[in-house]
Amino acid sequence: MQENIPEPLSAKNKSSFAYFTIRDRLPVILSKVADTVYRKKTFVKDIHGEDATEELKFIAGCISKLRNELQTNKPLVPLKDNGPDTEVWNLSLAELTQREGGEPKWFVSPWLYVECYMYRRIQEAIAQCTILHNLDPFEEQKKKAFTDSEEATEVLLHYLRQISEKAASASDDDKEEYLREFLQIALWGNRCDLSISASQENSQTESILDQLHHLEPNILVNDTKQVLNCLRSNVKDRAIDIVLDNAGFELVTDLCLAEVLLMCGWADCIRMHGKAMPWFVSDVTSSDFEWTLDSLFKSSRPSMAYFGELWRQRLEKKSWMFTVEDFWTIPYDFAKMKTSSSSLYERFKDSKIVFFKGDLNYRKLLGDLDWNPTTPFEVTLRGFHPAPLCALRTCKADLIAGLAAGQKETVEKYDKNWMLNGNWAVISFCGKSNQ
Ligand SMILES: O=P(O)(O)OC[C@@]1(O)O[C@H](CO)[C@@H](O)[C@@H]1O
Ligand SMILES: [Mn+2]
Repeated sequence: MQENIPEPLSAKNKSSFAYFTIRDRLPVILSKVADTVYRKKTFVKDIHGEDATEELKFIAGCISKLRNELQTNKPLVPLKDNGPDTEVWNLSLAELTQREGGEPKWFVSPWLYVECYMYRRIQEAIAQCTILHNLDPFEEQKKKAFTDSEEATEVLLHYLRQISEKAASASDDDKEEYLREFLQIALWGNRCDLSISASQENSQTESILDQLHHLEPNILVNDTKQVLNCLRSNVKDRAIDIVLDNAGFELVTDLCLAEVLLMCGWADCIRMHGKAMPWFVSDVTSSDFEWTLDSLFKSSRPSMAYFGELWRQRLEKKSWMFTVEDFWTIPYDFAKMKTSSSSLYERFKDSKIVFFKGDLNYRKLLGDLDWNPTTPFEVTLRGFHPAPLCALRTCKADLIAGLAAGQKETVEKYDKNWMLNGNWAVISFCGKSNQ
């Protein structure tokens, strides 16, 4: 058992981002959910009738009750729905109650737990409806994040199309350059997340290609070389996994990375993983994934339509796969996957490399613990290592690992908000798996 494991981030520390998030940001997100639900009243009544209007009132009532519980630091209570994950959620709450020697509370318990619990409670309200049980309160925001980024998307896909026409005859150096570029494009695509902006608009409006060069110095840990060596190794298994994060422009950048990995011959199959329910405002669900590909396919913009068609074929031919697993929306961090979702852990064992996108996945890799920033990335994984893995994360929470001595002090002189504003990032790799 690893010794000196740090404390979990929590709102107990009033100078933490956890405290600011739970006190200020999460209530704003909940208000926006209530407002979205309320605005659907007329539409829902016309389409689904009076019963559905009653369900909207029920959901709105649950959200305002949840907001009050959060703001008055009430105990977290067991879930009342009967979802496939309800049992494991209520088990985790009982475990937390035992560990803490009392009822878990919003401003006391681990930040990771209470923030995930809030999104699961939103789902609890919706799941109890019969007509509106598939409602996604973040749907409009995610779709707008995509449509507002269409210019940037067409520029990016036009570029991808140009290099894909050269890929067959590309040299190893060219391929290395393509990977370097598209790793960074997917990395910075992570700045477009609606949770950090507390649901305020957050789309990509300029060409990300123009920004790459000047953003490169802001990559605090850059393990691209190790990622390339891993991709070049001719391991027998040829699947690569991407654990997705946000819908909208970030998803487009992830699809581009998946295309580059395939066209450069580094994999035969790219397996992408999404969320089983609406999550952290902008995370990708099955309907988001399908809607995005459909929107590309139907676009009047040539490169978007081209890749919409090509990527549909990749899914039909199974050289691309998209699945959702409950594990990504239960409260356990990744060190617990081996025990709480052994089948998923086993599936990752045949992966050449697993890419984890975004800040929440990074927090779960590190257990959302208050590590010393110079702690080696591998140490923070605490045994989670089914395959070589790479985190592509823009910094939006106050934890980090793998920095050089003095690096934190240097960055914070330059930008006091460097851990939270998404302007700094890491490409963190951990090699050889510990099967
Ligand atoms: O995982 P993502 O989309 O990159 O970011 C998730 C996030 O917006 O939510 C949490 C704060 O509410 C932080 O982990 C981060 O700021
Ligand atoms: Mn997200």
